[in-house]
Amino acid sequence: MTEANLKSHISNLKSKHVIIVAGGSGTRMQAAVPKQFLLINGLPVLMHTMLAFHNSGVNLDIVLVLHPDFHEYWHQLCKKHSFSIPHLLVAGGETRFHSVKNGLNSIHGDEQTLIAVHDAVRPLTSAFVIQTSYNHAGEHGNAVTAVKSRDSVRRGTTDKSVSLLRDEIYLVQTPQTFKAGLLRKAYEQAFSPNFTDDASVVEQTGIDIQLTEGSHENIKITFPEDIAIAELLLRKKATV
Ligand SMILES: Nc1ccn([C@@H]2O[C@H](COP(=O)(O)OP(=O)(O)OP(=O)(O)O)[C@@H](O)[C@H]2O)c(=O)n1
Ligand SMILES: C[C@](O)(CO)[C@H](O)COP(=O)(O)O
Repeated sequence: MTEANLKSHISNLKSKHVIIVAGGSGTRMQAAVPKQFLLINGLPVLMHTMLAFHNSGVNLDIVLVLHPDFHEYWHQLCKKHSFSIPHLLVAGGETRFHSVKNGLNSIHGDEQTLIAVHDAVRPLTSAFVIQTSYNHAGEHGNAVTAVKSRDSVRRGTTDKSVSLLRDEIYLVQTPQTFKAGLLRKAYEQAFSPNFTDDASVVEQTGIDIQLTEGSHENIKITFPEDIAIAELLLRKKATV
């Protein structure tokens, strides 16, 4: 066994979980139901996301975080779509931070357990991105999926701005995967509005964030046009 294979084998021995956060209300989408329930190619966004993890080749347990008002609706959707991927359903919180925290409290593994956090509204995440995230977190303690900016970037205001070195700009996605010990410690902190993702919570405890390769196709469904884009990308994926 090569050193790389051995490392990967060891990280395979750790128990693995994913917290899929679906507790948001989708205000920017302005749809009749939260965007995680909108259909892409006939199936709710959230089901595509859960299928991506279930079929990723990683043996993992799924925790689904949903606002309590939508638990019954979710059960009905599962029946309607004959959706039977095993998962634990947990109540969502006031913000993404609180939803992740609720999901985290439902996982009882030891400190080495690997926990990925993933947006329910990123249904196009590839098996490669998911596997890379768990493997890297197993070796280095954390792995935050990101892509390099394709556009030039400036910082400032419309009147005064400076160009930034594009090669040093990363756009952050999910999954973001951590050893349970350090994720739990991070989520003991008081909430701050600056916590826009899990990396920003964990880095406050002094941990260096590790970036791993994401994909420009791993989009987050946020605005109405994203549904049409996701449909196209999913069709493309199905034909590859
Ligand atoms: N209280 C919250 C808020 C957000 N999320 C989840 O965090 C992810 C990323 O959030 P975002 O795209 O901002 O979703 P919403 O908060 O639903 O959208 P908006 O900001 O437009 O209202 C989504 O999967 C969302 O469901 C969550 O679990 N609990
Ligand atoms: C977690 C995230 O998807 C990483 O890009 C992002 O920070 C969520 O941001 P939002 O403002 O809640 O959409």
